[in-house]
Amino acid sequence: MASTTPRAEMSNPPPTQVASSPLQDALKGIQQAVDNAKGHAVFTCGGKIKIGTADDTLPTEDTRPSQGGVQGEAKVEHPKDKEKGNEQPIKGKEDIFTQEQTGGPIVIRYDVQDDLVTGASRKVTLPVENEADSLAALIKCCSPATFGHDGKDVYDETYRKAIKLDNTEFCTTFDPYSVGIVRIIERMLLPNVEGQKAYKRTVRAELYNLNIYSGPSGKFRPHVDTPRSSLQFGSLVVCLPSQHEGGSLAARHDGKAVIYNWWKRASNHIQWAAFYSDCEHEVLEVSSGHRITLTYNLFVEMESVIPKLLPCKLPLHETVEKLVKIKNFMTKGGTLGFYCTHAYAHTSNVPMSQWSLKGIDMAMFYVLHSLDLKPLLRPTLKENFHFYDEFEEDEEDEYDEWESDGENGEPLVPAECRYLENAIVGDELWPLRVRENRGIEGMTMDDGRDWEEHWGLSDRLKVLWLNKRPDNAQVAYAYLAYGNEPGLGARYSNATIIATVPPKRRQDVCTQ
Ligand SMILES: O=C(O)CCC(=O)C(=O)O
Ligand SMILES: [Fe+2]
Repeated sequence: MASTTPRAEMSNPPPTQVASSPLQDALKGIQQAVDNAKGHAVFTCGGKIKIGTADDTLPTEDTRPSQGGVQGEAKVEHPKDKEKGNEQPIKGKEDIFTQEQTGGPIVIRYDVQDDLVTGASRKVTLPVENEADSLAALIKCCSPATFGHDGKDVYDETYRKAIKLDNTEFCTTFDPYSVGIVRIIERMLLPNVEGQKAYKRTVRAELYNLNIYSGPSGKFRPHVDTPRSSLQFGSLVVCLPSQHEGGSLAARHDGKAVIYNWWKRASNHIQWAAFYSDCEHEVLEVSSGHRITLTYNLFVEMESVIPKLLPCKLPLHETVEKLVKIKNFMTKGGTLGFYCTHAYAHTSNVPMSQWSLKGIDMAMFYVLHSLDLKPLLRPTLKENFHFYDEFEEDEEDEYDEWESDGENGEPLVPAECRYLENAIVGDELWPLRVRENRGIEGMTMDDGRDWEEHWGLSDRLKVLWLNKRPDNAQVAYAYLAYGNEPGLGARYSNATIIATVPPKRRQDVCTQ
């Protein structure tokens, strides 16, 4: 007779009821998190730079820069597509970075091999004007591209069909640093960690080769690059502007692939991709044209982090704060001015920026900023003539307080203060202005309003200058002047920092 014994049931509990230990749970959680993270992990990033003027690439719906978005020409392939032998990439999710900007043509100078004269070089500018001639000459100077196999350099066209120049045989005006590529790689592939105080990881890109994959049948089958040192973490491939078809670059990692279809924009774009060293990659067959790439080895470097400058800790901060905190100082508000002590090309076509300020000028800018006095960079004309008497008479009252409201009745700003002026401060930084028919030599200011209009000035300011005008003014306004003889007249301006003291005094808070 069959009987069931509760004891027997107890000795064989169903597997689902096995109690897992906290250690096992924790490890399982970690494994799950790693698996999830893999799905999102970035292993490659890329971008493109249009050859042309900035106006050519005003942002449009499809060309705006985006972080973490796949934009058309680079697509993510999912593992199942590869398993099915389906090489057609499908539009995937956000794991690459695209960059959109403009740049000029690229010049390459290379050694001429078959010349009797040693040291001769030729140059080619990409995109090429006359493809047949200029590329033929370059191609003639390249040698077959080998690859490393079993510790040897081998040439095998079934595996790699390309020609190349070593980095000792050419130089180029293309610089991955100045166009921001290295910075993007740093952020995408070597991000720094919050709390990493003393050092940060930076990227060094070392030019390796110039490669030409030509149609038909130029290719490089799947391979992994050989790291040149333990600090190499990846490779950068830059596709120079040259018309071709096919030759997509596929970068693969952990069952995922990103395909860069550069040929679509090859005629007028520089396009690039970077990937980690352990990523398998492949150049698919080029069907026509010449696919010209520069390859770079990417190394990690540790850079010591220099502590940030704190404006409120600068001795200058204390002195300026002391001024603005004086009782009755500019209670109705006012303007402070500082003449930049270094020379700047502040009247050139490219406006100077606060980021280019040097030494004490930079310190003063940030001290004024930290005191919430809204510093701005402005040109201030150097006065040749005493022209503002009328102005002073009219508006003197407004400034009485500066001169008479000090402690114990003595002037707050002493009468002998030489730096109080009716300053001709430009509304913004602008390039040198030239006027063709201008007034009488020696009398340029009597109809001052007129030329002020031409220089672009809207108003004169009562400025309390914090320092003396240095001798570093630059030509700001040029005009034909008529005196005894016609001549060229010029007015000079200084780069100045103009700050606004608000009407009500505020708590001087140091926020840093
Ligand atoms: O030119 C390319 O797109 C890649 C070349 C490459 O993989 C290499 O030179 O190792
Ligand atoms: Fe490679």
